[in-house]
Amino acid sequence: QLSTNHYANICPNLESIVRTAVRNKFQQTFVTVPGTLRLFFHDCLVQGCDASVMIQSTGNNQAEKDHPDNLSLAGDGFDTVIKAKAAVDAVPQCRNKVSCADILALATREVVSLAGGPFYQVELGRFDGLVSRASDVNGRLPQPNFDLNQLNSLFASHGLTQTDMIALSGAHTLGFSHCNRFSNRIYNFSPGRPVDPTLNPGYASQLQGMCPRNVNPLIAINMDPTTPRTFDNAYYQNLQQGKGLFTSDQILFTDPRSRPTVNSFASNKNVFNANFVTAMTKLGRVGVKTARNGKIRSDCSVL
Ligand code: HEM
Ligand SMILES: [Ca+2]
Ligand SMILES: [Ca+2]
Repeated sequence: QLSTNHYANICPNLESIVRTAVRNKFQQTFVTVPGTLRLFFHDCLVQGCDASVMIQSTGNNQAEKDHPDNLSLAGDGFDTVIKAKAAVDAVPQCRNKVSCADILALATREVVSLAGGPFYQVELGRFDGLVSRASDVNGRLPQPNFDLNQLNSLFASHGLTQTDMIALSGAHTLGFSHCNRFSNRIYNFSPGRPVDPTLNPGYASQLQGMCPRNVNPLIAINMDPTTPRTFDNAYYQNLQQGKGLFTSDQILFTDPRSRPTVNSFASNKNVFNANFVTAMTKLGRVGVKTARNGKIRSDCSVL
C-alpha cells in the first residue's frame, strides 16, 4: 500500500534530496519540466507506475521507450530521474532503497511546482517493474486524433474518470509538439475542407506558418500558445477560443459532455489545480507493484 511517509525511516531526507536534484536540472534546461511530466504519464499507462518506461533496449529485448509512441519522450525527462536517483544513492542510508518509480513520481511533483503549478503530497512505496516490452505499448497510449469516447474509455480502463482525464490533459499547458501530430487539422482535415472547423482561423494560419507542408520533422512548437512555460489553466481558456492543438484537446470543449468541466477549469484556477492533484494522485496508483512482483533497481535503465 502506498503512503506519503513510506520512506520516513528508510530515507528521511528523500524529498529534499530529489527536490535539490530536480532544481539543479531545471536550472540547466526548462525541458526537464514537460519531459518529466510526460514521462510519468507514459510510464503509468503501460504496466503501471513502475519505471518500465525507463528501461533501455538490449540485444534480445525491445523496451517500451523504443516504441514509436515513446520516441518523442524528451531525453531530459529520463535524465532528471537518473540525476535524482544518483543524488539519492549518494546518501549511504538511502542507497538502493528508493524505487525509480517513486523518484519519478517525486520528480514530477517538483517540476509541476517549479513551473507554477500546485504542490501536493506524493504517495510512495512503488516497486520497479521486472519487464519492459515495446509490444506492451501498443494501444495503451492516447492518440492526438482521439475523440471523447476513445479518451474516456482509455482513461476509464485505469480507473480515471472523465473529469480526471480533462484535468490531466491540462498538462498540455506546457511543452512541445512536433508538427506531424496535428498537420491533418491544418492541411487535410476532410475532402473539400482542409482546415478543422473547430480550430480558431487565426490560430490555424499561425500553425500553418510554423509548420509548413514538408516541414523539418524535428521542428516542435509550443502546445500552449499563450503561457508555454507556466503550469496554469490557460490551456482551458485556449480551448474556449478554438486554440486546442490536438483533436483530443479541442474535443474536450467541442463535445457538450465535457465542455462544462472545461469552462469550470478555465474560469477558476484553484478548481483546476485541485482536480489536477486528485487526478495525478489516482494516476500514481495505477498498476503499482509490490515486493512480490517488483524490485528496487540500482540502475533505473537496466532490469
Ligand atoms: C489525453 C490524451 C493525451 C494525448 C492524446 C496526448 C498526446 C500528446 C502528444 C501527441 C504530444 C506531442 C509529442 C511530440 O510530438 O513531441 C504530447 C506532449 C505532451 N504531453 Fe500529452 N497527451 C495526452 C495526455 C497527457 C497527459 C495526461 C499528460 C500528463 C499528465 C501529458 C503530458 C504531456 C506533456 C508535458 C507534453 C510535452 C512534452 C515535451 O514538451 O517534451 N499528456 N502529448
Ligand atoms: Ca510503467
Ligand atoms: Ca501554460
